[in-house]
Amino acid sequence: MKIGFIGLGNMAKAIIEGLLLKKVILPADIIVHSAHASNYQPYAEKFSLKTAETNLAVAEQADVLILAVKPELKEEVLTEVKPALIQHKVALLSLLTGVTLAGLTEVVGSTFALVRVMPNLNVRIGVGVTAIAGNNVATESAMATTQSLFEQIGEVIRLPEADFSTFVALAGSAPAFAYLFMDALAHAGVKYGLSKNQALKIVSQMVVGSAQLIQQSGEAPWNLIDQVSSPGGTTIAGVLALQEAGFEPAITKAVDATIKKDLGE
Ligand SMILES: NC(=O)C1=CN([C@@H]2O[C@H](COP(=O)(O)OP(=O)(O)OC[C@H]3O[C@@H](n4cnc5c(N)ncnc54)[C@H](OP(=O)(O)O)[C@@H]3O)[C@@H](O)[C@H]2O)C=CC1
Ligand SMILES: O=C(O)[C@@H]1CCC=N1
Repeated sequence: MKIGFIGLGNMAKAIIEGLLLKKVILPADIIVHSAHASNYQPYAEKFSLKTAETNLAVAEQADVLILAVKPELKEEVLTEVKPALIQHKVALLSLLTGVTLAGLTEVVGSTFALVRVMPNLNVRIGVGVTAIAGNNVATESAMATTQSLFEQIGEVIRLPEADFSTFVALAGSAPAFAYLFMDALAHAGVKYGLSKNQALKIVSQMVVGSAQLIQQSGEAPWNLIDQVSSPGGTTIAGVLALQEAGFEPAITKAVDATIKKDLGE
């Protein structure tokens, strides 16, 4: 199976590196093109990928075509690759936030299988979480191909398209929120004399362990919070200070803002 990437930014690179890490695909079966040869050529050389000189040339060679440009380029690149979609059967996967299947259909027409795919950066090391939704032309085979591809680099959830904006906030964009939390915690550790590296190592392992405990125990976070919070102890002092500072409303605001942006409001 040949996978073509249109656009080779942070997300395309994360997917490629995840797939290569998991040895799911041979480098020679990945074809890339982006706006600047000075970006895609050295990257392709580094990972022994194939390059194409145009987006159309990528599409002509691909069995699965991944659109990985900024949403505003939807029209330009889809118009360019449409002849290849007409020419041969390509599964078209779009990573574009805020661009619905209907919005994609407006450009390419309603006869092609389209799958919306919303991954997150953590696919780079095989632990992403990706939502997928297909249009009504997307066969079960196209959905299964997409699902098994992204399952190699994390969890996959088939989600109604109406929930994609929420998913973007909770998974697509949220790694940035998690990194921000971790950096803030580590920064506070620096305030009390730890080196930043030492603090980040402690914090990141704490977050990994906390996430795994939720997943493996099936316990609700509040139940675990109670287990960490000794009566009159350190944790409850910290938890209450976080609440007083508006921790939960701040998170909700971040989600509201992300959804609003995704919906183009
Ligand atoms: N980053 C993330 O965590 C996530 C991103 N997404 C979605 O993925 C898509 C890509 O995001 P991201 O990788 O972060 O974006 P980047 O800005 O990192 O990359 C955009 C890429 O598009 C390329 N490009 C620009 N114009 C063209 C063109 N005309 N033809 C071909 N390629 C072009 C750029 O080329 P060059 O580098 O050569 O200039 C660049 O490689 C977006 O739609 C985003 O919404 C979805 C989920 C998570
Ligand atoms: O910030 C963005 O728009 C993209 C989509 C989700 C994560 N990054």
